[in-house]
Amino acid sequence: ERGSRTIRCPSSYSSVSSLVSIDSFPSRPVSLSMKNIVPEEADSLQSLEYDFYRESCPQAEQIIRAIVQHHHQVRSNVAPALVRLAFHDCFIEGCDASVLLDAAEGLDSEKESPPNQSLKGFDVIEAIKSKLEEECPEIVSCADILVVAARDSVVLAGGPFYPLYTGRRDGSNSFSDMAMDELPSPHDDLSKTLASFASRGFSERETVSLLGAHSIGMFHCKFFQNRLYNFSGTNVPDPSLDIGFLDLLRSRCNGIHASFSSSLPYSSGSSPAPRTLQSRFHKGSTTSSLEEKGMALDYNKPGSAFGKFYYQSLLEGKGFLHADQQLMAWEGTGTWVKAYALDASLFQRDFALAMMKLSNLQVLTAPLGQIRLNCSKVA
Ligand code: HEM
Ligand SMILES: [Ca+2]
Repeated sequence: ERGSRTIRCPSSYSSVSSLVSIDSFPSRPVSLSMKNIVPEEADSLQSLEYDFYRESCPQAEQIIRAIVQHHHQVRSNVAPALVRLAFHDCFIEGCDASVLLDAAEGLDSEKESPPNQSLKGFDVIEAIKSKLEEECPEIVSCADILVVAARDSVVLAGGPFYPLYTGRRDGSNSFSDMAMDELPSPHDDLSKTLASFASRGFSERETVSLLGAHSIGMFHCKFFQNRLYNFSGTNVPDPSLDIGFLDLLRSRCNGIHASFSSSLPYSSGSSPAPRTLQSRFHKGSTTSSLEEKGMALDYNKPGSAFGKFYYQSLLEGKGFLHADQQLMAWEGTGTWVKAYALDASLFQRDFALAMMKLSNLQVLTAPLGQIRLNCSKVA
């Protein structure tokens, strides 16, 4: 019965290419976590389902959407924050809400790992969770909240709607070292980025489309500062940077025109990286003022479809991160950049499918996992 249905986006969504056929659903979550599972348990594992909470908490997805919408109206940076949060969760040991846990005895928090220190949006997830606990106690997982909130955020940012299975359960661990080692670095070359995504089952095409998420949000100077003057010890800027764009980034990041600083009306819940933790993630100089500075992305400019301007900018050498601009370094990925720059609906469709796949990575389903009462603490 799954094959023929088409999921229409809720009427409040206005995205143009907002139809994704349910034919596109993988028949099962892409890679169910089989860690530490004996074969009998594997047989009894439940699958994710479409509208998993239809009886236990039918209003769950509406509540998530309403709270995301509310926060988005107050602070437009909520949508990018939630999309990035879900990516950082799903990439490390799957979509199990591991990224949301606070440090506790015997538990090193992923939040404190350098690549995660600029994550935001935790407060929005907690607000959703506490409302859901009022409405249907101990039913809806933080892992589901995270991917659904990210999906709704994509729509609010002008991206495509995509249907999601639910029924994920929360993990009871957080993987700080793994987050440090395995989250892609903004300084990585293309081969490294592709290998990192390929190890989670993503093709080159899917990887190029997922990076289209960088159409929205805020990038701090510290993540691209090393491209501006002395790239990889060469004493010259990153040669792949457009010269005018280089000037802009330099003036924004070092000049006296600091009006762009990231004084966002946001509580990030995390402090800047201690210098001792500078790593492959934080290259170059990171004075405290530089920690603060950054550029809000305006790739999503009015009149330009979600994603299109990001890819057009890469064609012009105007990617913020080395990892972004590297998509142009190889013919294979460059071909997809060109295709998405020309055809916004092709991108939106590919992005929707890749986000569905990302949201299904290594999920925990009953009888594994738990439902937390508070997303930052193990139940
Ligand atoms: C090679 C892969 C990737 C790298 C190296 C990377 C790195 C980064 C970095 C360094 C930032 C800036 C954070 C800051 O300044 O605070 C950022 C922002 C962001 N990333 Fe990625 N990212 C990658 C892939 C992705 C993917 C696959 C997604 C989602 C599907 C994503 C979504 C976002 C979003 C939405 C933002 C803006 C966040 C905000 O404004 O709060 N990124 N990314
Ligand atoms: Ca995780």
